[in-house]
Amino acid sequence: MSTHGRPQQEGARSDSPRPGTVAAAGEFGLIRTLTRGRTQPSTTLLGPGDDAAVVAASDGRVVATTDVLVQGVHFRLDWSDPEHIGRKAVAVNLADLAAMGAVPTSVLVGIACPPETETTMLAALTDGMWAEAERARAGIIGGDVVGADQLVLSVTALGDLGGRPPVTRSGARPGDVLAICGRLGWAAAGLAVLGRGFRSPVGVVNAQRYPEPAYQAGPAAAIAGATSMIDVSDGLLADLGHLAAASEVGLDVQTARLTVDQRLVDVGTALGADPLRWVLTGGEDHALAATFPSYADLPEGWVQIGTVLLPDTGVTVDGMPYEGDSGWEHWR
Ligand SMILES: Nc1ncnc2c1ncn2[C@@H]1O[C@H](COP(=O)(O)OP(=O)(O)OP(=O)(O)O)[C@@H](O)[C@H]1O
Ligand SMILES: Cc1ncc(C[n+]2csc(CCOP(=O)(O)O)c2C)c(N)n1
Ligand SMILES: [Mg+2]
Ligand SMILES: [Mg+2]
Ligand SMILES: [Mg+2]
Repeated sequence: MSTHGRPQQEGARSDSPRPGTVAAAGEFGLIRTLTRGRTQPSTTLLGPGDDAAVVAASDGRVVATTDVLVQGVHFRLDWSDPEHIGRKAVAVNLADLAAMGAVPTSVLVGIACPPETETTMLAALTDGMWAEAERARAGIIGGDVVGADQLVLSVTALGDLGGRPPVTRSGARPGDVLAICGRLGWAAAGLAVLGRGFRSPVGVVNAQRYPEPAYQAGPAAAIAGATSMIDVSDGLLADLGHLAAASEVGLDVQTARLTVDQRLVDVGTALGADPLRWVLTGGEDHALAATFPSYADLPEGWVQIGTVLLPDTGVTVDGMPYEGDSGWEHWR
């Protein structure tokens, strides 16, 4: 029987990290260290731990989220046009709003860059940011520009819940249906192609350059009664792991329900890679994953990929634990 095993992540360190460093803590251990033991003001309706926070103002609520993108880590200037990078930086944030069931309203953009950076490059990048924001009927309302050794983009997005409660990571219940909306594995396939020096097939390469999240699918899922939701940034299994932990449930993914597009199969064959591994553990497509009560009708574009199980079984694939990395983790 297959264990869906995967080799060690490319570039992964074989030596163990020095104790006390972020590499030793791990990305999520670090976040725990930085967030625990803090008392939030009463205006914080939902604090750290989800795709976005919810804050109260005396005349309403705002959903807020932020993500940082670093040259060489999240994008390369020789792999992407500036417009692509701008689109990606905004899209990854708007996907977090959608994963709460919110509609984007506004974007704030921090840009750090070296002195030799071409102004025209940043103008083109900003065109991409505006194009992506406008796709979601949002605008760029402010930001900051500072000097740095490499290009760093810090984007904050604000959204509107339309009077509904946020859809958190913690509401999945045993018996719910696990579903996704959007593509999986495409950006990872594109990363493999670009990493080997190729620029085609353009479908997967463009998927790595910028995601095209179905923003309206988040609010639609909320209206349809979604019990929990997350966007897939690090990898399906990794992000479902956050949802399972927050909800204290098991999640079983049935691979027969997953689409492995023929284009991914072809790229996998050409590169000697397993396309199912891209689908299960590749990040950056920003599909939405959500759970729905079994009696709910799934909104348009959503497809069942598994089921929610009784507590504490973690994430399984066809009923078995997954061997190998479940997705991207910084410093691993
Ligand atoms: N330095 C920090 N201080 C407070 N909260 C943080 C910090 N870094 C991350 N968080 C919070 O930790 C949670 C998990 O962050 P994470 O970045 O994994 O989520 P995400 O943005 O949905 O995923 P991704 O960054 O992969 O797109 C979020 O609620 C985030 O706001
Ligand atoms: C040059 C280059 N090298 C590697 C990758 C792959 N990558 C980087 S960050 C990430 C997960 C999401 O990031 P975050 O968790 O910060 O949102 C992935 C899959 C890339 N896109 N570009
Ligand atoms: Mg997210
Ligand atoms: Mg983040
Ligand atoms: Mg991440």
